[in-house]
Amino acid sequence: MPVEHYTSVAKARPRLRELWGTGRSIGSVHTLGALHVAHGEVIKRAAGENDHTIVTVYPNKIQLFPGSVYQYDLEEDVAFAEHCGADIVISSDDTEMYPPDYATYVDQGDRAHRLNSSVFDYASRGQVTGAIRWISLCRPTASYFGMKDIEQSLLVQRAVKDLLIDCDIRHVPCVRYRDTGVPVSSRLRFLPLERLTEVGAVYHALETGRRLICDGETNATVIVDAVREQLEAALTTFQILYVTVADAETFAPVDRAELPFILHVAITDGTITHFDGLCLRTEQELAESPEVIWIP
Ligand SMILES: Nc1ncnc2c1ncn2[C@@H]1O[C@H](COP(=O)(O)OP(=O)(O)OP(=O)(O)O)[C@@H](O)[C@H]1O
Ligand SMILES: CC(C)(CO)[C@@H](O)C(=O)[O-]
Ligand code: BAL
Repeated sequence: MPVEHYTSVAKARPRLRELWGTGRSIGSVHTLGALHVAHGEVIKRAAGENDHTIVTVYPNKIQLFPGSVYQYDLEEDVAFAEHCGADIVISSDDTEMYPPDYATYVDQGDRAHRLNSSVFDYASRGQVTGAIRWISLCRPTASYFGMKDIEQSLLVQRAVKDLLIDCDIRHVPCVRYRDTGVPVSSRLRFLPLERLTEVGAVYHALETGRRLICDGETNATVIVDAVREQLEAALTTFQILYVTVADAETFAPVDRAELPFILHVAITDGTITHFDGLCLRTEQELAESPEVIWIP
């Protein structure tokens, strides 16, 4: 069956009602567009675990830099989603998603202003509000979120639980390029290889931090300093915004690295801001590093 593409929420609704009536399982993947190989992995996982797979494509303006334009080709995205196993794609635009009387946002207190949102204050609130709206629309059995975006994946899980939404949030491992360690990301797609290699230094420094902790160091200041030192030596065109050891639930900085916690880094070149992190929840993740889907 060819993919069904609904170009608005309004057009998708009748089909969604029909789908719920069948009682078959639905997996959903929500995206900003400009789909790449990592989205492909997330979509394949949803398609492998469900009878139907819905992909949404909409560059959610409340999580993006105000006034910026997210470059994507909708027709290419629809074809790629289909290729990866989606049977329904829903797209929308600012006019439909944010009419002038739009008023509702997910509020998760201080935790939504930490990690990436300590740099872009609106990011987590926008990401979580965006994700919850799509989940509310699609009512999937399970919705899939990548661990590239640690804070979003954990905050969406928190919101779904707190708002009593009947949906299983499934975390998909971060998809990284094997040669550099860089997570596949729409925002990095135009970077030449030498700058991608520089960005990859973040992952290698995070791994240094993890190994230090694994060897018994728990003092967060010592860990942050070690990660910082390695990064400073490797960065030439980017600067460090922060290196932090944070609680895995509240994202507040901690004095001691005790499971579960997040080791998180942000760097910027003034135009591109890159976040990367390790969410360490178990002894196994601490010992072996969180699972990665490696792209050759
Ligand atoms: N490298 C990746 N590994 C795992 N999941 C990913 C990866 N890239 C994107 N995803 C997941 O795909 C979903 C949609 O992400 P999104 O459309 O924002 O792509 P993106 O590449 O993260 O964009 P951007 O680079 O602008 O942040 C999210 O759940 C996100 O975590
Ligand atoms: C889930 C999402 C589509 C919500 O706008 C976005 O945050 C994203 O693509 O990660
Ligand atoms: N998937 C990350 C959301 C963002 O780029 O805003």
